[in-house]
Amino acid sequence: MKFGSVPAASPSAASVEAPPARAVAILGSTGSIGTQALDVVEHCAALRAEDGPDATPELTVTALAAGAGNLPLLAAQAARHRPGVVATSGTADDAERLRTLIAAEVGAGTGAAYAPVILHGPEAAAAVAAEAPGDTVLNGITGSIGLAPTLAALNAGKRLALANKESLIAGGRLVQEAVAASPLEQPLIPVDSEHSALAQALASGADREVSRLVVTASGGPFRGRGREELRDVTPREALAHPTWDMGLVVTTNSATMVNKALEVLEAHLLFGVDLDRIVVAVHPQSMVHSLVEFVDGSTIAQVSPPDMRLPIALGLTWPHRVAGIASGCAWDAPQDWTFEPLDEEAFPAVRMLKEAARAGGTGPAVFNAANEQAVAAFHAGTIRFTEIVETVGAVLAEHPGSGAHTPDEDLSVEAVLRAERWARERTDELLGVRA
Ligand SMILES: NC(=O)C1=CN([C@@H]2O[C@H](COP(=O)(O)OP(=O)(O)OC[C@H]3O[C@@H](n4cnc5c(N)ncnc54)[C@H](OP(=O)(O)O)[C@@H]3O)[C@@H](O)[C@H]2O)C=CC1
Ligand SMILES: CC(=O)[C@@H](O)[C@H](O)COP(=O)(O)O
Ligand SMILES: [Mn+2]
Repeated sequence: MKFGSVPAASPSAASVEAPPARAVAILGSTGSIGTQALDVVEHCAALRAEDGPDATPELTVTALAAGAGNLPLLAAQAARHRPGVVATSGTADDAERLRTLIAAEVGAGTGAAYAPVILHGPEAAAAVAAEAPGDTVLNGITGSIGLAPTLAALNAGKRLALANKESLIAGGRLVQEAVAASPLEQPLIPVDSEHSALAQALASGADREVSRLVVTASGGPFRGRGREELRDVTPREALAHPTWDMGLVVTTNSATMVNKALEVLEAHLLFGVDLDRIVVAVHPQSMVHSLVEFVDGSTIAQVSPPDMRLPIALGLTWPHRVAGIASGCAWDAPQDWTFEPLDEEAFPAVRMLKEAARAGGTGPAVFNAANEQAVAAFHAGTIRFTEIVETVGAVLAEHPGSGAHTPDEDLSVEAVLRAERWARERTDELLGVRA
């Protein structure tokens, strides 16, 4: 879909057409999203082998990229999927180690010889996004470090399945412009569960018929607690997400509600609906992944048990659905689904980012960068849980007068990177004073 419009083709309309063949670069392949994306690839291959090629998309992995945190897993993935390019954001030594690990994996198996091109360094993921063979890039990197790969994929005219919401938040208008300039009709497919849900529900009506977007939130592990009761929670408690098994940063962000703040802005940037027509509903069961309310009072929801393989598969094969990629709801068993408003007193992040986004420019990038630093400090044990969002607020408040602020009309990649650098340094300074 282009931004600000409903998806050009709905999943149901596409099911009668031949399934697509997509050649995919997976960025962040060793993480929660990346490993589940490889599950989707293997599921499609198995279905095609069993049932023939007529109903299931063909997914080929052309490149894998990750950090340097789990080179043995990256090597095992490479040996199994045999992409032509494998990349690590690490050093030349990491690349050498990766080469050795891949050779050992291949030697241990019985397959044919395999020696991929190996890239390394901070720019490697963006190089993969732009230059690796293939038509589709899944960005499953964590953090706004994913901005360069997001822009690189779109600027190269590739289809971008976007899990890395931070790149959209930080890049804002820059990502929208790259989408608008793409030769593809639907260059960006959201993978985030709520936005995949919204994209599916939006297919039920025209833009002008949309009244509100309702973004659901699990409420995280601390739902129902007041501000005072959040002060002494531990990293371990913050990582005990009630419904989703995800990476450390997004899980922590769910506990602070920063994730929901990012997702409200993500919905605004993706679908062109005003921020004041996007509301959050706390839904602890994570069965309803988001809803679209139309002008006639009808509300369309997307519902499925919490399983990211569904939105990842749709992101890779949109608008085609992959049979059996996830289970449906158990309609024969009794179940209770509840909805409640967000407690903005205890969890002010959504309000804070809406305000920063209304002011525009580099505000959202600063919000996200300060949060990334504060989340790291929380897990390092140097700050309290409540100080994460308090510090983001303090940094945001200083941003307009900092010299690092750029208004929306002058936004550039350099301006975003400058504002992020300032926000990270300022957050560290504030936290250093408190440590
Ligand atoms: N997990 C989920 O269910 C959901 C996640 N998302 C979003 O998806 C994104 C990924 O989340 P998640 O999978 O949970 O995160 P993880 O922490 O599990 O994985 C992050 C991945 O990014 C890689 N990585 C880190 N830095 C770089 C870099 N500079 N270049 C290339 N790769 C890098 C890591 O490599 P390594 O560790 O090997 O160094 C790892 O493969 C986030 O933006 C998150 O908000 C959205 C909805 C749901
Ligand atoms: C699975 C997914 O999309 C996550 O972003 C999820 O939304 C996190 O759950 P919360 O609703 O608790 O933030
Ligand atoms: Mn989400």
